[in-house]
Amino acid sequence: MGSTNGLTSIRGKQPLFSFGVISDVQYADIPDGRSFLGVPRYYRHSILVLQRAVKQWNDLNKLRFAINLGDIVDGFCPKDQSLDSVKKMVAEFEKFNGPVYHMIGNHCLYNLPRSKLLPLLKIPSNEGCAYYDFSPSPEYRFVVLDGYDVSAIGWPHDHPKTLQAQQFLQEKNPNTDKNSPNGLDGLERRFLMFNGAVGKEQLEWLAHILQDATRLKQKTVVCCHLPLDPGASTEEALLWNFDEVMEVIHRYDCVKVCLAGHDHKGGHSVDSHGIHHRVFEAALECPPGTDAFGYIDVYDDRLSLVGTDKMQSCEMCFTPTMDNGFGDTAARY
Ligand SMILES: Nc1ccn([C@@H]2O[C@H](COP(=O)(O)O)[C@@H](O)[C@H]2O)c(=O)n1
Ligand SMILES: O=P(O)(O)OC[C@H](O)CO
Repeated sequence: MGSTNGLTSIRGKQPLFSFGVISDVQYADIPDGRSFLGVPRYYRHSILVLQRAVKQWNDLNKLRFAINLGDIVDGFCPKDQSLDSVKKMVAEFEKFNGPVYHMIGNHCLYNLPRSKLLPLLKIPSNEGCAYYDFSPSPEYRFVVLDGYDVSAIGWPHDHPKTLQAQQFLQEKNPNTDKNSPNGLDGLERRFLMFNGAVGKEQLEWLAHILQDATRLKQKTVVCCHLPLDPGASTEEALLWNFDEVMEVIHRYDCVKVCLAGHDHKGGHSVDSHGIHHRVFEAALECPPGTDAFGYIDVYDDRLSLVGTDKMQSCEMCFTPTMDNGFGDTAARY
């Protein structure tokens, strides 16, 4: 007799497609260390986490692609090893039997200029910017944002975007060390040099893509190294203009999930429009023998993250859009 249990029938449904996820590998051939706040960081072990991720993804034999949410190498990587280290990590990702979509993080930019990074990571360049979109199935659109479009790191010292970012930080952060949030309150604590913003042209591009996705009835997943919702992240890790980006996203009904890295402990929230925000746990902060990676099964009505070890599994069920009575809900891990 067929099952009448709703849950069983949901579980029995085949995903439209599946993809692998990992974030903040931050590899460097240097001894273990700690974050500014004292969290242990395992720079040499992180490549093993990536290797185990790729093995799992290949063994599953069903993943259509994988996404790296950024920070492939760490800023402490000796600079004469930066190029080789990025190439070494890209080679590990290329052992995956499918395309890998990368995005840049602050640690990538501490190591190499955009002109070198983007070709290595096979990121399509738009005047040096690293935003792009792809559609792995007719039902879905993925948007990858460049959160360091306006940034004090990564562009040449005299580039207009460097100057714009430096002026912005000067206005918003009174500290001499612009990576210090001392004295900043609440959401102001994001105005740090290791973060950045999505610029005007990218915002216009985003609106255009979301309009197109809406026309094509494509559910959309937005990916950015920097988190876009305060419910899923510490204030210090947020995109400078997360509010402007979310204002654009909230104009359309197509975006269902936003994925991010950067805030290493991870988090999950559902915003006032029912959009899920999932920040992934960092591969870098896995003690030897432990892991943080996963894969996502994509359905027409939800994304289901199956995490390994420190990456927590979670169901991201879509809700009816607008006026759904959804209050913000959040869980910081
Ligand atoms: N609460 C904090 C966090 C960071 N900083 C500064 O940022 C630098 C990078 O931090 P990591 O956690 O990635 O090591 C750090 O060296 C500090 O300058 C801070 O001031 N306060
Ligand atoms: O990846 P990092 O070293 O820039 O650290 C980012 C912080 O975790 C953000 O709060």
